[in-house]
Amino acid sequence: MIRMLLSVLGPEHAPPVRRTVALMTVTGIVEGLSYALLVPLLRALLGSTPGDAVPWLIAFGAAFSVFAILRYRADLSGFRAGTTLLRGMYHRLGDHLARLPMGWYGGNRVGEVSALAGPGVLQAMGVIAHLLAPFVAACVTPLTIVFVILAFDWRLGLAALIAVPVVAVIQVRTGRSSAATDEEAARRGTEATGRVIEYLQAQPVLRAGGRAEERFRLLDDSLRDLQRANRRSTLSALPGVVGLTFTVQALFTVLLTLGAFLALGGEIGAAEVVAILVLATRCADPLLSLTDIDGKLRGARSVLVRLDALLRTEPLPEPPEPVRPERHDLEFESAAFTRSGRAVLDGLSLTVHEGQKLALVGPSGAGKSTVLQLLARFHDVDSGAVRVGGVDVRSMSTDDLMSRIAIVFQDVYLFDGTIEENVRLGRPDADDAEVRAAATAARLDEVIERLPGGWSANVGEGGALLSGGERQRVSIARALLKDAPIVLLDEVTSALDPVNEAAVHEGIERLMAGRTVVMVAHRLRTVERADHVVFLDGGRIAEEGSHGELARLGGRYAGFLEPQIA
Ligand SMILES: Nc1ncnc2c1ncn2[C@@H]1O[C@H](COP(=O)(O)OP(=O)(O)OP(=O)(O)O)[C@@H](O)[C@H]1O
Repeated sequence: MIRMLLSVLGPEHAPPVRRTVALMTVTGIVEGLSYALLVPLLRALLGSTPGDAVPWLIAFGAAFSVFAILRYRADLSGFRAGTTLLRGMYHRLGDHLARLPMGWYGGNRVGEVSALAGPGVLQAMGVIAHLLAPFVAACVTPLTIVFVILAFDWRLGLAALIAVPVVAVIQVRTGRSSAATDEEAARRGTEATGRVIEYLQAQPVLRAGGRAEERFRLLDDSLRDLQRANRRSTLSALPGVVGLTFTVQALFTVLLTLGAFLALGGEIGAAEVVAILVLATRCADPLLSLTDIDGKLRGARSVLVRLDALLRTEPLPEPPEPVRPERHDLEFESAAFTRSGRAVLDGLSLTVHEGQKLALVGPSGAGKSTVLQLLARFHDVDSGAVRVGGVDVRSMSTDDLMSRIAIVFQDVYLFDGTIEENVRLGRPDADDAEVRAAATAARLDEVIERLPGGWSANVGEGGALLSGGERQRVSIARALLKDAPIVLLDEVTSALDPVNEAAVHEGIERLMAGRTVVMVAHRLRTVERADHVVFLDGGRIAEEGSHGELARLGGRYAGFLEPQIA
């Protein structure tokens, strides 16, 4: 468990964890040894001169004080190590998620990462802060007590020692038999989180379509599955709980019977038997708590396994010696890219000269957005190459590549903050004048004037307080501020009102000026602005040329845009 924790966190966290475990082990031993003093103490108390018990009482008090101080320090150390690890884990996870290819984000990732990064990390890191001390105490203290009993009487000690492998076997077997059900419970937990997020995010769509109840049923089913999985997980641990309780009871009975037998034979005194039985009861509590701690440890372990798998997901490889291109022409050479076993791009070759505008046109699913994603290296091609200024994007550092590209997506995400903060994301070190100039060029100034609070107006989560067109203007202002030589545009297809549409087009016009542009185009007005048009279908170029040439050709492109041309 500790090894897994350290493999997830990185070896630099090993020293404080080892120190904490060592301190907890010493604390457990001291606790066991302090109980050892009960034997002479009880022997004196129950003997003919109870006054002899005073020095033992003092020694017991002193030993227990040392234990209390050590316990305090061990708990503090565990808590400190836990909070440090928590911070380290968040940093590691954050850094790793930022390096994962954009292509990784999809499917059920939001639910999976939310469950892992929120309660999952807290649960896994709580091992050091809250579970390690009771776990070490539950193992070390009874073991020390067994050796103490062994030192007082080898026969009673031997009887107690037999319980050690029995407890170990029960623990290991329970762990093994619960592994599959724990895993299932964790998987169901992730699914349920995903369903909750989906249900909340999709409320407007569900209500508009009158499907809220139907999707709630899916969420309800998922929560019921989770409940069943948790029940199975609890039931699979039940034989371990019963086995451990039975072992502890049996140990006590054996010690009592054997002690009575030895005392009747006059081999040990009645006081010693009572003292050893008291020691045995001191073993019972920590041993019985093992089942509860074990359940929690297993839960944390399953989170650690999933964190480990996430952290092992390979980011796209960075070149050891990155190359910086001198130009900004773009090229696809026989690029092939597969998704879910299906060819999305099939040997695509095309060139965009520096300062030129390429429009990608084609039916839905043709691979247009994928071309933009491969240029920004959200994924790597399976074969062939994608080049910027003659340099393969895989030979450029991600930071360098991203600094040369400004992207305006169809779906604009704004962070919950002011308009100014959202525009500044384009270039965080820009001065106020530059931010305002970019906003004016994107015709965002009109929006800002209208909003109460102006520049400082809050846009709400995801930009919910702005209209679609206004969000687009913020995104164009961001791209203008970035002032990157390459612009990738995924054209807005949703209907904008005439004022917003004119403003967005004006902003885009300014953004494209003098830059190398690749745009996914759906509208005649946009393709007319392009120097070159590529009509994609099924990941291949079906036709290419200027808008005029393709329109005259009367082929697929002309047919596709015909309603608009008409
Ligand atoms: N995350 C994904 N996993 C698997 N397949 C995907 C994924 N995203 C897209 N695809 C598939 O890749 C193909 C190309 O998608 P792409 O988004 O590039 O098409 P497009 O031409 O931009 O379509 P549209 O105009 O509708 O946006 C589609 O068939 C799509 O189903």
